[in-house]
Amino acid sequence: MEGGSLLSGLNSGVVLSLIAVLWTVVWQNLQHLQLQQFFGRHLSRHARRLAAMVDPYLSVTIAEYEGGRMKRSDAYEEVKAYLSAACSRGVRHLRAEGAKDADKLVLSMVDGEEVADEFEGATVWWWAYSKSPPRADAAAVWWGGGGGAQEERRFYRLFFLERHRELVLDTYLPRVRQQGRAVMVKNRQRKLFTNISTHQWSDGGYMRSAWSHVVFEHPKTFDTLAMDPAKKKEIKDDLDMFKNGKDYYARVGKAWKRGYLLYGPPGTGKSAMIAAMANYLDYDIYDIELTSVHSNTDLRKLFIETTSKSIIVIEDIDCSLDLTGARKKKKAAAEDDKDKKDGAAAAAAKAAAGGDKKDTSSKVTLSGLLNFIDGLWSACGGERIIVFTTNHVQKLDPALIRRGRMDKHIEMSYCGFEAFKFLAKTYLDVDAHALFGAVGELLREVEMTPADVAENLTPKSLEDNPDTCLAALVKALEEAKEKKASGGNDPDEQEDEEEEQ
Ligand SMILES: Nc1ncnc2c1ncn2[C@@H]1O[C@H](COP(=O)(O)OP(=O)(O)OP(=O)(O)O)[C@@H](O)[C@H]1O
Ligand SMILES: [Mg+2]
Repeated sequence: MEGGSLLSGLNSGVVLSLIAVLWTVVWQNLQHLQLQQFFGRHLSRHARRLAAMVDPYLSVTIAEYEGGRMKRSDAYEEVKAYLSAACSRGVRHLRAEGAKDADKLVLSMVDGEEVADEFEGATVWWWAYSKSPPRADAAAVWWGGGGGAQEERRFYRLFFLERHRELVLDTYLPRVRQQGRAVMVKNRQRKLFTNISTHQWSDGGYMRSAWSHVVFEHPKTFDTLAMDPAKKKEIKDDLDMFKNGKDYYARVGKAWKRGYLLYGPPGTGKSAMIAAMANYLDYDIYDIELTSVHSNTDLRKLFIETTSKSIIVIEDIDCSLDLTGARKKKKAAAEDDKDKKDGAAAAAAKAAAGGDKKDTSSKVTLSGLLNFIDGLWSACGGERIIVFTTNHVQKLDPALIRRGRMDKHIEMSYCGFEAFKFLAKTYLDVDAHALFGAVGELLREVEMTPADVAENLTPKSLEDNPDTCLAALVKALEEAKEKKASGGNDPDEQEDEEEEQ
């Protein structure tokens, strides 16, 4: 048989296989010779594609979003974090984000880049890419609607040789996730989120997010929060139990979440307590401004986009939600097209809850809020604390604050002597002083918030010292006492009276 006919008789697949095998050998040697840096990047991709035609390579794809587009995939984030170290060496086009350490950056690949990784003698390749969703799909992608932006779908694809199948699937990938999580913890900047929807630049494309955030840097800790030491310890113990309670919650079949109700007059440290809790637990904060949530459906969507290890806060719950089901009139003004759609959902939810108020706008109802707290959705992800604050606990519907929903009720009260001593130590660094006795007496007679006490103890000029600050506090307390004796109205009570009229 002649050479030509011999060649033509060969199966083209065999030829390709030979090329692929040859290339693999050459490629792995090139790597050792460090020549990859010069021309390996592009050649490797083409070679792998060529080789893929006869399938000596396998691939695993990890998508950024799981479950439709509702939840960001943990695996994707972990791979991204894991690759950040490898990226800085082998990738040409990188993206950088701020890290916990102010001088450092966290690097990741932009779409289209790829990087090689070595594991127990095997070489694998990671490729970052994105795809636009099909048109019809795109329309449905972002609940929240509007914007019309077609968000791209992002992926990492891992290529490896078939003979490394077990090694990669059973050992390498779990290790990637584990190390990725460790990198994430190391680089994690805590965030304070608020429900203003934004388009954010993420991984080479604009993504719509229901939340915007800033880095959370509040300095308040339990060490600087004045309150009864026994009460403080009880709260810290409760938080510890929660944080370490994964197995317990699984065993008793409860969603891993806990509700806190903080109540008390203005300036008694409710917001400060939330910051201290977040710092203590090392959690993010999601601060929901309920008056700008259009409907129950939107509330649920906000919840789904929260991550675990977070505190979800609704401040002044009594002002945000009329517990009969209708929102405060002043908040019911602006509506848009989307609201109409969501309003229908809210109306349905209200009807289901037996609401009989006129449907004035899209709204969050009490039943919507209850579902948000303890519905099925609240179980997704776990490890979340929900905190409500209020100045008027008596106005809240018992259904909202019953145990199981708001598991722990914490009263934040006026400054007592113990709290005062704590503040004096924190602000003035004094443990004892001749004026302590007078302050103690006065605090028994007049109610002053820790915020006011703290303000009086704050030095206002360079001449101020513990003597002047404590004297200022005594003066302020005496004035308050005189005012009380002359029948001065408590602004809080006055407000209540006005509302009742
Ligand atoms: N118990 C406290 N210990 C230390 N600082 C306090 C305490 N209570 C209040 N403060 C200080 O007073 C200021 C106001 O407190 P904060 O905003 O937490 O009050 P609040 O109870 O949330 O009030 P509001 O009901 O008006 O929201 C903060 O700067 C806070 O640091
Ligand atoms: Mg507050």
